[in-house]
Amino acid sequence: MRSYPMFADLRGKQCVVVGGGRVAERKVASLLASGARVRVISPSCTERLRELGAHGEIELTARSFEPADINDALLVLAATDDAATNLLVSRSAGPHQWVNVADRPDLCSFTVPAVVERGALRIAVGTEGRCPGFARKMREWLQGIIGPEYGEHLNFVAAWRTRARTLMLSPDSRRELMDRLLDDALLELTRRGDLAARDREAERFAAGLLGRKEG
Ligand SMILES: C[C@@]1(CC(=O)O)C2=NC(=C\c3[nH]c(c(CCC(=O)O)c3CC(=O)O)Cc3[nH]c(c(CC(=O)O)c3CCC(=O)O)/C=C3\N/C(=C\2)[C@@H](CCC(=O)O)[C@]3(C)CC(=O)O)/[C@H]1CCC(=O)O
Ligand SMILES: NC(=O)c1ccc[n+]([C@@H]2O[C@H](COP(=O)([O-])OP(=O)(O)OC[C@H]3O[C@@H](n4cnc5c(N)ncnc54)[C@H](O)[C@@H]3O)[C@@H](O)[C@H]2O)c1
Repeated sequence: MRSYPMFADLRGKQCVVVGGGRVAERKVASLLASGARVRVISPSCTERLRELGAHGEIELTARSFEPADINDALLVLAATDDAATNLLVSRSAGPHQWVNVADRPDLCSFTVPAVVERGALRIAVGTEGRCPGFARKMREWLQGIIGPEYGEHLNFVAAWRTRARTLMLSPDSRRELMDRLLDDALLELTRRGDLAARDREAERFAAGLLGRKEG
């Protein structure tokens, strides 16, 4: 197996999490953050999941799993502490549903990576289920070296990317501009919070490219 890495748009998509413990809570939190519709099936659940249910942020069904619970689901996540239930959940899923089983990587058609988020920047780490603790270790290491400036700098470069299109720069000039904006020197200005100097430098460089186009 060689997994296919992808970032999915789950807004409005029905997801079902079976189980209401610590692992289920973690998965529910990331599904909600992605805008998914979440149903939780579990006879008992954590305080946090109860709160989410009470506020209508998730649909909470307080009983044991039944196969019909996942009929309308795109993603199905089994996170109970009962191996037989987790197996039943995975067997109940059809060929067009994506399944994650917290204690059986071999039954997963998708696994959940460890993630570092800096604004819109996402760094996801997976080990194809071989060692989740290793994924966590990598996440912690990345968190130490990828500071908040990366999210900020992404916003800055992305805004310039849009603007470069309206400036009618040639593809070569656009690439040059991107290389310059992505250079460590500008990232360092973002990190230091010297946004005025950074923006001036970007304007100056873009003006140079435009001048070259005209001349
Ligand atoms: C990334 C992360 C996302 C998340 O779950 O949110 C995640 N596990 C995390 C942490 C973690 N999980 C476990 C430990 C304890 C140490 C250890 O056992 O190593 C730790 C470390 C900790 O908690 O610090 C135990 C564990 N996990 C799985 C098994 C079953 C097995 O391996 O057989 C067992 C044994 C259970 C038992 O005791 O029986 C299986 C899976 N866990 C996965 C993802 C998928 C594979 C991802 C990959 O490696 O590619 C997969 C296949 C299914 C799934 O998607 O859930 C999250 C990182 C959160 C973070 O960022 O810190
Ligand atoms: N993938 C991961 O990241 C990871 C990490 C640690 C542990 N695990 C494994 O995940 C599983 C869950 O761990 P946890 O710490 O959240 O356990 P937990 O004991 O905190 O929670 C288990 C939950 O499963 C529910 N449950 C039990 N039988 C059920 C049924 N028939 N239908 C619906 N819900 C049912 C219980 O009500 C409870 O809410 C365990 O098998 C554990 O080994 C996975």
